[in-house]
Amino acid sequence: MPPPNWPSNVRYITSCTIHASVPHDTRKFLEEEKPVSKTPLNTQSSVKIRRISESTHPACGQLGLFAARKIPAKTHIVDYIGEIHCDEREDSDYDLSLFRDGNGNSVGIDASKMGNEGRFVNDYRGIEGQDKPNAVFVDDRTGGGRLKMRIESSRTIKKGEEILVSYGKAWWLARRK
Ligand SMILES: C[S@@+](CC[C@H](N)C(=O)[O-])C[C@H]1O[C@@H](n2cnc3c(N)ncnc32)[C@H](O)[C@@H]1O
Repeated sequence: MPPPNWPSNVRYITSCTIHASVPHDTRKFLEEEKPVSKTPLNTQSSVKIRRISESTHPACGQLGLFAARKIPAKTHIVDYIGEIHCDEREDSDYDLSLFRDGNGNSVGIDASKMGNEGRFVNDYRGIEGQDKPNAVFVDDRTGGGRLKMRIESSRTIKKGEEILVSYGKAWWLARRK
């Protein structure tokens, strides 16, 4: 069941799907290797998706991800789930790079059409009172590659606080063009 405030035009999924653009060998690799991720907090009770109504917030009117309870530092909050793909997704604002496979294909996770709560995490830039993120994207590696992305707290996050990461300078530069 999708969580409250989930948009009706996006499919809610709880594990990644693999798009047809992923070559056979890479798909096999993805399916065989098991990530070594720590167990996340119970997503349903640790985060909430909420519409941002504060007029000073640069993403006012959009959705954001908020702590539904106090989250200790260095805690796995939620996985970033979406469609694993190898095709170009230049127009997606929900696409994270995962790894480069042995044939030089760039493998990404795109949560524009399907995903979980992780897709609503905003960037800290321009938000009043925030001079740095309170969470980070962490990739779970196995011996052979980077297969999963999770969001982890970088400090204690208070109940009700927005969970904010850094998308990186390159992400913003690419969108200013
Ligand atoms: C991964 S989505 C985050 C969730 C999004 N707010 C939503 O409602 O679906 C990325 C988009 O959120 C918005 N966003 C996130 N952080 C922002 C920030 N600091 N300033 C302005 N827009 C931001 C931008 O529109 C960006 O393209």
